[in-house]
Amino acid sequence: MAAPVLVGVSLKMYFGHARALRWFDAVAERVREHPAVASGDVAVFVIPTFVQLLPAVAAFAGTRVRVGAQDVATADAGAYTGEVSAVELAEVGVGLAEIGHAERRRLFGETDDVVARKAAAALRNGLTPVLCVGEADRLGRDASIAAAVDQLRRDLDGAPAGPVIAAYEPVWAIGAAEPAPVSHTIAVTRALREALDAMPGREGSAVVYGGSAGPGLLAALDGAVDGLFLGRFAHDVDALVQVIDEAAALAAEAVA
Ligand SMILES: O=C[C@H](O)COP(=O)(O)O
Repeated sequence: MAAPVLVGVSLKMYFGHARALRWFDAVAERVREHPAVASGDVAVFVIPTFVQLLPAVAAFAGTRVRVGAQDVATADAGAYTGEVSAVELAEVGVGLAEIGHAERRRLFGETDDVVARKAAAALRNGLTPVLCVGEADRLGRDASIAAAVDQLRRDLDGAPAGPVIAAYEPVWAIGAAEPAPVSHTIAVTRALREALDAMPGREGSAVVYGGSAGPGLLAALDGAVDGLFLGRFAHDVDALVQVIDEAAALAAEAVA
């Protein structure tokens, strides 16, 4: 079977608790009946706040939707007030840990060294890192490739073997009106894919795009990425289902 087309959503801190629960139920109902999700051709993951994780795991039980955390501690246990370990996340059924998002790097001072230690913590505990990389400013194609690939290498330095989901998120395209231009995304994600392919122990990894992604983009990228990582444009469940339908069409093309 071909690798699934990935459709991930981070809810960041947009929703309160009640709204998040309603969104989980609405999404669970739609994906439960979706043949491409049920067959595994499209792999959906949802990354809510920490407080929303347990209800999310419960809401998506019986579906193939995986739940991820928006961050993870570098350590597995101990005196780390405010942190949540990969050990505990795995214990409660969380499957992925988002690491190194631009907002955490910018607002909370996360360095590549911290990101690498978080990636290591996720991998040694069986969580798939959703590792966010991308250039901070609008750069030319070659400079963007160099920035994203160097960041990927630094962020996986010393991390145990295991597949990762590299999310190419050019910082200038996050929270914007439009995603990065398709040709730019194709060039940088191709370079990230080549870099991952050259790393020992990273078989099964994927490269997705995030940054104002929404309906229409996956079709425009036409198989150049392994999927999308959505933010605001997945708040509307119909829009999310539209993206899942596009992912299903791509998955069907890939096997045809
Ligand atoms: O985690 C998701 C990305 O940062 C994209 O967010 P956005 O689509 O709202 O720009």
